[in-house]
Amino acid sequence: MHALNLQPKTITLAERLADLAVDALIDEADLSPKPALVDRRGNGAHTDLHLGLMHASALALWPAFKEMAEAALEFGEIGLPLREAIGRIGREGEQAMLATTNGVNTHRGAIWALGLLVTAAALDTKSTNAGAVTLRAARLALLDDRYAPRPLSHGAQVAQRYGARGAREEAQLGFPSVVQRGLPQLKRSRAAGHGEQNARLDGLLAIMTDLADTCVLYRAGEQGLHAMQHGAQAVLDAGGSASLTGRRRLHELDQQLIALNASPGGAADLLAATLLLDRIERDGILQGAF
Ligand SMILES: CC(C)(COP(=O)(O)OP(=O)(O)OC[C@H]1O[C@@H](n2cnc3c(N)ncnc32)[C@H](O[C@H]2O[C@H](COP(=O)(O)OP(=O)(O)OP(=O)(O)O)[C@@H](O)[C@H]2O)[C@@H]1O)[C@@H](O)C(=O)NCCC(=O)NCCS
Ligand SMILES: Nc1ncnc2[nH]cnc12
Repeated sequence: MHALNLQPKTITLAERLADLAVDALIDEADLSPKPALVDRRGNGAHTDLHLGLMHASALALWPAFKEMAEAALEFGEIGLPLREAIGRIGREGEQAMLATTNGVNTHRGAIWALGLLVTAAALDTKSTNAGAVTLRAARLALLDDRYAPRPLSHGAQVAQRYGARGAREEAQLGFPSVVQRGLPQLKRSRAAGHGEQNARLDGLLAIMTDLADTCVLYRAGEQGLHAMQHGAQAVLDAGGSASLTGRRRLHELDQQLIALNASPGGAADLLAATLLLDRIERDGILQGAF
């Protein structure tokens, strides 16, 4: 009898996608310096969040992402049965998150966005470019889950007050903030040789220039949203995170958003979605092994 099993463990498609999703969440949390968000430097505009909690929350979501990908493989097509299955798994994922964080909302928006994307990717691994995956995710998001509770969430409250499009609409439209802003900027900054961390920061800023982030609206109203969008554009106009002037503008944006208590949590989730799609497009195991 051998003490060690030296057989290589084969990883399933669902496990691989869950790994990629959790990696994207951890990379988003670690990326620094992000304006007013939790990162390696500190807690940004938050009193109840810190980096360790973001990591623990990300890891607690692995089973939910895996189960969503498995549901996609089981149902095999976009339809109400799959939509309602991932809705149930998403709600269970939220409970796992809240149990891990002692009730703090770390990743509600991320469960929604990355959950839809993982499901959409698993539905067709031969068609994994960002446009195709987000289109399938949008078709899923447009289906009405009959079992979804409709609480008066922060997003719902600011939708009423400002008519803002929130996380639901972002997904139903095929993640325009990711496909038209975050991902192209990430690739442009990489191609310009700005370095991976700066390219990711630039991707986040590109998302922030146009997003109706319901976290910012809820905490800091239209003044906060205006500060976020214009401040992010100012960094990019100054040459982005890799340039000295861009870094100064980024520091000013951080200070300004913290003073306004305006945390762009929605933009952070969409950066994680950007990083996930980028990985799905390039992942050798995903392309080759299934
Ligand atoms: C469809 C849902 C997304 C629910 O949407 P709704 O808008 O009604 O709900 P919210 O509770 O407000 O959550 C939306 C979260 O999405 C992020 N977000 C914000 N704006 C956007 C945007 N324009 N586009 C995309 N994503 C966006 C954001 O998440 C991050 O912020 C969280 C913290 O925010 P907040 O709730 O304001 O803060 P709290 O800590 O509660 O309070 P304070 O800090 O102010 O004290 C953080 O978690 C980030 O993740 C929004 O919070 C969907 O959730 C849903 O229907 N779920 C049901 C289950 C389901 O069907 N799942 C599907 C499985 S795929
Ligand atoms: N890094 C971060 N800081 C604060 N809220 C977030 N929501 C998702 N990621 C976040």
